[in-house]
Amino acid sequence: MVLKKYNINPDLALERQKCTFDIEEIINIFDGGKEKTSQRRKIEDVVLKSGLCHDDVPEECMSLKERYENAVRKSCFFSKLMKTELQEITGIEDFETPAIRRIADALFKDISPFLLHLGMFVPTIIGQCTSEQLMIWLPKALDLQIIGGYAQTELGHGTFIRGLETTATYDADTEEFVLHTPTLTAHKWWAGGLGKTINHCIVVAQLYTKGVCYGTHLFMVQIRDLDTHMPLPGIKVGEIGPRMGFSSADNGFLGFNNFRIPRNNMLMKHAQVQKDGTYVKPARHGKLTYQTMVFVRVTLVNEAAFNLSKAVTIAVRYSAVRRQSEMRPNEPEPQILDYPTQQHKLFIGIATAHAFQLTANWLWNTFKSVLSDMKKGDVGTLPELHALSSCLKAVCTSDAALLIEQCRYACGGHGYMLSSNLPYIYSFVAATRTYEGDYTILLLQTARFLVKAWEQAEAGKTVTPTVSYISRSLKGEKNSWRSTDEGIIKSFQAVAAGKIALCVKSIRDRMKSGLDYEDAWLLTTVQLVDAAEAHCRSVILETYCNEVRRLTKSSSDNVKIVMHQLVTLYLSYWTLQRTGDLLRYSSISEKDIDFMQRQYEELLQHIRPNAVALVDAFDLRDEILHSSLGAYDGRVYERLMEQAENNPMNAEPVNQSFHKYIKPLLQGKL
Ligand SMILES: CC(C)(COP(=O)(O)OP(=O)(O)OC[C@H]1O[C@@H](n2cnc3c(N)ncnc32)[C@H](O)[C@@H]1OP(=O)(O)O)[C@@H](O)C(=O)NCCC(=O)NCCSC(=O)CCCCCCCCCCCCCCC(=O)O
Ligand SMILES: Cc1cc2nc3c(=O)[nH]c(=O)nc-3n(C[C@H](O)[C@H](O)[C@H](O)COP(=O)(O)OP(=O)(O)OC[C@H]3O[C@@H](n4cnc5c(N)ncnc54)[C@H](O)[C@@H]3O)c2cc1C
Repeated sequence: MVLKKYNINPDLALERQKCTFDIEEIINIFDGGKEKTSQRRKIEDVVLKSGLCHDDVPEECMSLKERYENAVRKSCFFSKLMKTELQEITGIEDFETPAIRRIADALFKDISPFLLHLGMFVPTIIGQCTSEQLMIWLPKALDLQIIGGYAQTELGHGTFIRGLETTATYDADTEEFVLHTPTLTAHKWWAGGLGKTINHCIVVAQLYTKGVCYGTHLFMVQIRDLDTHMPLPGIKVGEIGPRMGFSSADNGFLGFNNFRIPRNNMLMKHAQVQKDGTYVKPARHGKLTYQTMVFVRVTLVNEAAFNLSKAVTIAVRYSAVRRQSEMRPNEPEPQILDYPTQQHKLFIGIATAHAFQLTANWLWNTFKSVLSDMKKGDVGTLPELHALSSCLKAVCTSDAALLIEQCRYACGGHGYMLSSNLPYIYSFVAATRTYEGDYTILLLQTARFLVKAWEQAEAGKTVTPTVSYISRSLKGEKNSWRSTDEGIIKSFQAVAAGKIALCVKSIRDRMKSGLDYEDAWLLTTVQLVDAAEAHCRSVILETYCNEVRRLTKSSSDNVKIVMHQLVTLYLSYWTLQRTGDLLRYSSISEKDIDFMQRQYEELLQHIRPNAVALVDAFDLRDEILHSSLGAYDGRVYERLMEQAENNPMNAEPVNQSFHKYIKPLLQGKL
């Protein structure tokens, strides 16, 4: 749709006059510097001027098939733009994925069918191929001569990778692997782009050679003819059917009937099958084939932050424009943003988007540093990265989904309109809580690491920095509550340590009473999930505080003030959310809780004048927001009427169903 130009809504104009800080300074902080902001804006300009974002009919009014076809059209032209004009026009050679990722949302309200190509196919090639394999597939993939996806999950198994049933049996006579789907539940299920779009995919299958099963490995498989796009003989492939979101992502199913691929199509960076069928196991770590999942979990923290920032921008701008009810008799109706309960719903969304974005950047740097250790042959830092990326993916996607839904509540009935974009944002983020490792499963992975860290610390060994609080707790360090940033973080660490201690005790007690370790663990899993979540909270709180302190060192005083107000709001909010835990594991008193409650309510008042400016500082263009409620000009009612008028249902004054059914019914002739 072409966005109509309106004058700024007067309420929103007044809000912007109240701003106490330089918005551009905050934008630069989140982009990673002035230079990066300017690069991102150049990329956005190119894409927005390309005309690619235009739809004749709103996406939500198209049929599923039309939506998919439209998304393929846009994905193709967008890919071409990325390969050619973007590089030429902007002069940027090294594309920063976040900037490309952001602008991709201007093209799709829903999801690109190519998402998995850059999201998982290319990263798997980079992380799992030998250098010879890399030279064959990477240039083709980057040049889009082949388009790929990632088919791991099956109809019967997603979480339990070791339970996957697809087999890849090596035939030394022909030097080929035979891929086979032995049962109904062995069909690959869910892979994005698989249904109709991609011609290649990474397939995860149980490797058999010389009659022995060596567990799951990755294979490069061509599934469609490059010219006709017909499925190759021995391949059964299709779309899995309508879902809550991801409507244009053609998630697919895939089955193999003794389908043969060359030996060299096993991705052999870590494990190999030699020509004679001899298996060479990975030299360093058994889970290196899971690396792409770790990469995606890391990027999903960024996705959580980005999508939350979109939702809260929409809801805050809407709340500044919307007037409802009365605070006192005979006074004009206030902006709903003036209600403290509305501020309570929304300001935590702004603070959380900051917290997650800075945590995502920190996690990305941690990921890069672990990759560089691994290149040197050191896999010692991988378990901590796995534990961190697991819990952060789980908690950030889950919190973001809840807060996005809260943004929809904050917009009342209009938030329920697809044109608000809030339902789309929610359905995308809701899926991120499940895919790439379900919430509970990933927290249990972190819990494994925490219990091990506890045992190591108990044995007097040094533990990694993110769990060093365990050693302090074991030394008997008592928590004394202080309502400072550092004091609150220490208390959250005391909560995490207390919960881990209880888990360890429960497991040991259960074993003393005769259970084996597996059963003792299983019966403790409710507590283990809780302990991992508490650990994750302490990591986010600490990272957010540290990063704001570091990044605002040379900022103006007013930016320091407002960024720190949000940090304090975040700390106070979580203190009040977790009073039960803090009363149990820290020395917080009722008086301290009263103080935190008052501080929280005062902060809502302090942040109020800057609320619109703070969401403006996410620098999200209208074309990326796609929202009748959240546009920069605040012309909510005009846009709602516009989208109603553009609704194809209104193209004819009388719908044909009147003549077919209603009229006969009215006349008693049906
Ligand atoms: C971890 C599991 C739950 C269990 O696995 P196992 O049973 O094999 O392991 P164990 O429990 O026995 O553990 C053994 C041991 O290994 C450790 N471990 C486990 N995993 C890892 C790991 N990843 N790394 C390191 N170590 C690991 C574990 O801790 C144990 O250690 P100890 O013995 O020491 O305790 C596992 O089965 C699992 O992970 N399950 C989850 C399955 C999953 O995640 N599936 C994902 C399928 S793919 C998918 O869902 C894709 C979704 C869509 C993705 C979209 C991408 C979006 C990206 C956006 C940005 C892209 C930009 C694109 C731009 C544009 O175009 O727009
Ligand atoms: C939109 C979308 C896109 C996707 N894209 C892809 C893709 O491109 N490629 C791909 O391979 N996959 C993809 N997936 C699949 C996704 O990765 C899986 O759905 C996900 O990993 C969860 O696995 P599952 O569906 O088997 O859930 P299940 O494991 O069956 O989970 C169901 C419930 O059981 C619980 N549960 C399971 N095991 C345990 C346990 N051991 N302990 C305690 N509780 C347990 C879970 O917590 C959950 O509540 C996609 C999924 C979605 C929704």
